[in-house]
Amino acid sequence: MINRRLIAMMLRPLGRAPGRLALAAGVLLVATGMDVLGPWLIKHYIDGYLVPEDWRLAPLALLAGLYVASQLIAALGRYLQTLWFARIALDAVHALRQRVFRHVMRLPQHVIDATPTGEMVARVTNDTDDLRELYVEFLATVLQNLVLLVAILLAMALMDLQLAAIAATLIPVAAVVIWGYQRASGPAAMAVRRLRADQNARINEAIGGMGVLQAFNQTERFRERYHRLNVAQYHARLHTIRISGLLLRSALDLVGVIILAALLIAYGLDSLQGGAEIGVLYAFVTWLGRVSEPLIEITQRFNIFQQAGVAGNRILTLLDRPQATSGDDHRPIARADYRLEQLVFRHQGAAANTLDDISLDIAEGHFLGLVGHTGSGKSTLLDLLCALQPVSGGALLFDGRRIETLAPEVLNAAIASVPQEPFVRSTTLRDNLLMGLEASEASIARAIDEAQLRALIDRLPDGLETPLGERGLTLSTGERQLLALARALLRRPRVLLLDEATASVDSLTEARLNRALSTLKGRVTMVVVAHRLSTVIDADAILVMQQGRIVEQGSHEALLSRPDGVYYHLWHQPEAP
Ligand SMILES: Nc1ncnc2c1ncn2[C@@H]1O[C@H](COP(=O)(O)OP(=O)(O)OP(=O)(O)O)[C@@H](O)[C@H]1O
Repeated sequence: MINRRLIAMMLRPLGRAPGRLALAAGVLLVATGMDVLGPWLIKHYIDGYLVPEDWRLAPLALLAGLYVASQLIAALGRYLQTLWFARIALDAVHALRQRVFRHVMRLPQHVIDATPTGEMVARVTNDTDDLRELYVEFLATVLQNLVLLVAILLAMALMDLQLAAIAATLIPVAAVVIWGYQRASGPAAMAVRRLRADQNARINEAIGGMGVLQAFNQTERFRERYHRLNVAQYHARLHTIRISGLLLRSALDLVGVIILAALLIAYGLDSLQGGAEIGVLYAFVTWLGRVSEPLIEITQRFNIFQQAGVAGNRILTLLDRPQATSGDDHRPIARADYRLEQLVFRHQGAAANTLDDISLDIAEGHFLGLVGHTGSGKSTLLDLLCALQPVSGGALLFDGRRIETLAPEVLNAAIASVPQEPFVRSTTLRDNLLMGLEASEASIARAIDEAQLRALIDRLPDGLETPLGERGLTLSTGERQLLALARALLRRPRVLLLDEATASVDSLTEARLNRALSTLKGRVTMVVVAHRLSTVIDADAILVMQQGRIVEQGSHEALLSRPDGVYYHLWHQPEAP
């Protein structure tokens, strides 16, 4: 689970601030040294002055001064070191989170489509947060306690080798306890995390589809399932608490007591031979008391290490997903025309081609209608025309160049698309229209009028400055479509791709829209997917698609003149046009 790549990924952000890291490590060493010095000074006081009853003021004052100074430096050092390590850790997570988010923003559409939203959000937030815990806890706690442990053992060895050897037996025994704790608590901690993730997913699902759940009387069933998860999580947590209570503090404390007894016996035997100093005993008892604390802290942090391993691997898997390929041909578009040559497209993991053997020319300024039954591949074809997906076979040329070789800025400047379900951000109407574009008030007004959005803006309390709520849910579906259309028109694109873009607006508004769009004819290349055939009646050509292939094409009149054709049947369906 913990492999070299994972370690490299975790260490990479830390390597950005070697100076600060070295400084924090230096302060850590000084603070620990001062910490360990305390009992050593008191030992000197006991054996050098208290026992022989030597009350000379100067050396005593020096000793007291040294003691106070050492403890003050230790406290200050601890504060600085905690602060600096925490900053290094937070900077590291900040950098990692940025990297993951940047990667997600460049993922191709098909990867986004195939990944549940909650999972993607969890990668960017929860998993990077697990790594934050690792950095913060590891740097601030584990490292600090490890250094303290080593320093105490060193100080013990310097003072009395035999007693130090007895105290050092704590380490292998503690290692066994830690190992046992790990084995028992690792799976339990993982179960807690898994159940928490399940709970999140359930809540997500329930809130997203609350209306449907209520309408279908499913709320009770959902509540039951959630309750079961809650109970399971409760028991899993209780289990981890039991294991911690039993193995962590109790077992390590017990080991500490046994070692203390062994120390007392050894000290007693020493004093029988007349060689022992009482100050040594004091120093050892104090140090021993402080050794078990770091051990407990390190043991507790082990789970974080495990969780961070899982999170880190998941982040690596995400970072391994190839980003959308974008070309580097920055030459501006000369002619906004398309040529499709035996184009094939297959969705990732799909058993059959979604689009097959499509050959087609779309001249600049042409209006092309796309019709066909549900699932025939119309939206997919539009996705390819705006380079949202890479073609699987054949060629798709835009301005005579392979579309995948064109730089995204060039494509975005030329092509605007309005998808079936427009994306609306939880910001103001103006921000939603502009989407980062700089435009004059006059051009904003023109796009609003063309997209028949004026009536809505006049109705909203703050007009263009009205916030639209999450995903624009304060707007109706038709209003969201008009907004997306205005956003596209504002860009004055050379190509306009509309996917059922007016399916939810009333017929009167649609008729007005069509009039507005017809003024673009000849100037803007338009590809319009429509179920309502009246939308494309004026198109220069209409393509009829079936199961990913073009089965008919021609003008409305030409297609209607074939009574055995698909278009003819679509047109003469009871609810058409
Ligand atoms: N991400 C995907 N993975 C696999 N198959 C997909 C994916 N997206 C769409 N499909 C399939 O591709 C086919 C074409 O879908 P597409 O959305 O292009 O159809 P459409 O003609 O636009 O349909 P509609 O009129 O309902 O919008 C459908 O059979 C659909 O199930």
